[in-house]
Amino acid sequence: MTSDEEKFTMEKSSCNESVQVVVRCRPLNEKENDSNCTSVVKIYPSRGVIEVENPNARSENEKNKIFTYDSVYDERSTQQNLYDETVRPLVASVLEGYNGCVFAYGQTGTGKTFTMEGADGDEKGIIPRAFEQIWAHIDRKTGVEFLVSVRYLEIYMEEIRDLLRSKSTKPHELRETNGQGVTVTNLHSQTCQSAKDMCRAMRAGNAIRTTGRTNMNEHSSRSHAIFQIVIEMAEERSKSVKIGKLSLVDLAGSERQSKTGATGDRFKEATKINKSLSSLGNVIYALAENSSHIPYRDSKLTRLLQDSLGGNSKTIMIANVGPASMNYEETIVTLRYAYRAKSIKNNPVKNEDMKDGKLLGLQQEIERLKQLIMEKSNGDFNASFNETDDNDIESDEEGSKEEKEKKLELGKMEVDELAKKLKALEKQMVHGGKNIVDSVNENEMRLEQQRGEIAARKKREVEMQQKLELEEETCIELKQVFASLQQQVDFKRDKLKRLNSKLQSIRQEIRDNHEVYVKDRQEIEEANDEAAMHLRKWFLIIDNFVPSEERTRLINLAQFDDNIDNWVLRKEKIRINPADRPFAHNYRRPISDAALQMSHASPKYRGENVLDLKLDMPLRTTQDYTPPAICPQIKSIVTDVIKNELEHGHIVIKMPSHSMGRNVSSKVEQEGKYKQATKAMVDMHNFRNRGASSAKAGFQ
Ligand SMILES: Nc1ncnc2c1ncn2[C@@H]1O[C@H](COP(=O)(O)OP(=O)(O)OP(=O)(O)O)[C@@H](O)[C@H]1O
Repeated sequence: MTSDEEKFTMEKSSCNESVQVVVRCRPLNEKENDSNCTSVVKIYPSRGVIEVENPNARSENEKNKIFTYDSVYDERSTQQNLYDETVRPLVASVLEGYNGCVFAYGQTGTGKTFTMEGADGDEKGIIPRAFEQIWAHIDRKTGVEFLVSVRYLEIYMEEIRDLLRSKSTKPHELRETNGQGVTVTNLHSQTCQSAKDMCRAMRAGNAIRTTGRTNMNEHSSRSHAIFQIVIEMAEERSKSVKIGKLSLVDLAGSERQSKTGATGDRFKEATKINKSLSSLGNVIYALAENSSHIPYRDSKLTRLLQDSLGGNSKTIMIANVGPASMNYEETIVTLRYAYRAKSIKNNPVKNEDMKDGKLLGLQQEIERLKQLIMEKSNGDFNASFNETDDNDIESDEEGSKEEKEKKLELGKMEVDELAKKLKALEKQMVHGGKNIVDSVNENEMRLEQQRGEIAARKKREVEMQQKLELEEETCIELKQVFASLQQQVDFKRDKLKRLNSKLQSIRQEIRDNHEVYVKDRQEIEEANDEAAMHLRKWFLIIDNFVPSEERTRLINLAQFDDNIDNWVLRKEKIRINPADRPFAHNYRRPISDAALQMSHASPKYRGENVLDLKLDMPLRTTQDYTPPAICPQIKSIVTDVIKNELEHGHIVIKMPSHSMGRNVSSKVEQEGKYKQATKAMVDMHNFRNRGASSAKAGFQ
């Protein structure tokens, strides 16, 4: 790194360093202009202050909200300024071996993608400008070897996708490794030899990144995208490497369904986007509050940003906002998050003296191949030379000469193969300082350095201005020399007034925060209720369909896997006591008695392992028929009747005299009934004793 460049490098430190927070406001867009929206955002770049006017203010206290950040950019700010003043120093640190992260956060349609990727020409964004800075540095740096690789991924609907190898079906999981932080498995890493290579990789990834159209943005990013650049650097003949890692993150925007008009898939995406952004908000909040638990595990996004927020990276958060009055609430929410992020402390550590870099392995392999090629070429040449001499002396046989030529040819082919391999490996590595004359225009380089100097000066000015304002406030009283008591009273009254208005605005802020808190709590309670209902449904199913002993077994097997952030069932070790195994009849596997018997009839049944099981019969629910009991008097009459029938061949039924009614009509009626009942009983008797003579019934 040149001494000029070093000037702009962030101060080297292994101690705490705050996350740098920058706010950028885009111009009013066509739609907002058409709907007569006014701009409610005022930016003061020289002081790092942004003032937002509440369009629905009911009182003076509610009217304006003021926030201070490391730097602020208004709608006239250029991509070049933002990069030079904010990102250039961070990339310079990465080239020294630090981890760096830039992430753009904000409501949908506020210019995150514009800031990170930008458009062609002067409007190119942070990512392509970082490519240029990295390669300009490599081109200038002599005596150093570099291995530069890129990775590009998106988190869509809480799933990780590789944007450089979209067809890969291998699963991408998050793994926490010592020293490397959280990494993604099976992610393709592409080595690059120039800024153009990197641009190609970025464009290829952007082409398949998930975007969609909403009411708020024609090309809305529906996923969080992370472009990662890993730069390994080694001085010549050094046995260790420095590794700088730069993560450039374009987050999906937060959105309200009522404004974006998201339905169907767009709505599902929006729900996931808002959920992961709310996890990010919670992480920022917990870090700002110095909480003992930081909920990184709540989403994939927060796990991947773990190093950047509260970890060992230098981090810049760019909060993008829109100026329109209709987006006042969203703008305030973004500014509050950004304000909280200001108090996050990171602990950047230089990754130097690394012994496990890919570059070292590559250098060793190149050395080995060079050695091998040298040995092979010398060995083959000498061998063929010696053999030729011997042959001259001993014999001149044609056959052996041909053989030698063949051997020579084979040796040459082997060397060619090794040379090809060597070339491919060497191609992956870049020697610094090689292209200084061809690719870097001297004037442009100087211009770039001057821009950097101006940017650094401007940044210092803002810092000084902020410090001055703070000190002015506290020192003004000390500086004041009061001529009279009245003057002192007036001054104190003014101060009281100022403090009172400050108090009011703080109270208002507390009220606003409380409102947001109540809203958040409501949302959490709703989500909680929904989750509880869901859980109750599963309990119902489990209680009714999973036997209790099976439940206990599964509970014992369940364990939480940190790597995939989910519960898994451990594999059960089943130990079979050999004595419990079924008797195998000396066959390879246990065979049932039925199959054994059938196989005697024909060997083709041997495979049919039929078990002879006893049927489990259902309980009997019917009874045998028992005839109803017959009254003894009727029974004797029936017996008489049957006896008569057997003796005389017909039935005679006589009414017993004691059962006759008194008057004539009832007598006739009773007689009829009696005869009917007796006949029915005789019929029944005959029916039961089928085969008995079927006598004709006659009545007397
Ligand atoms: N600073 C700016 N100057 C000019 N135009 C801008 C600026 N910022 C954003 N825009 C324009 O605003 C529109 C939306 O921007 P962009 O797509 O970058 O928003 P976003 O925040 O990435 O949205 P989403 O979260 O939906 O992906 C684009 O047409 C972009 O060109």
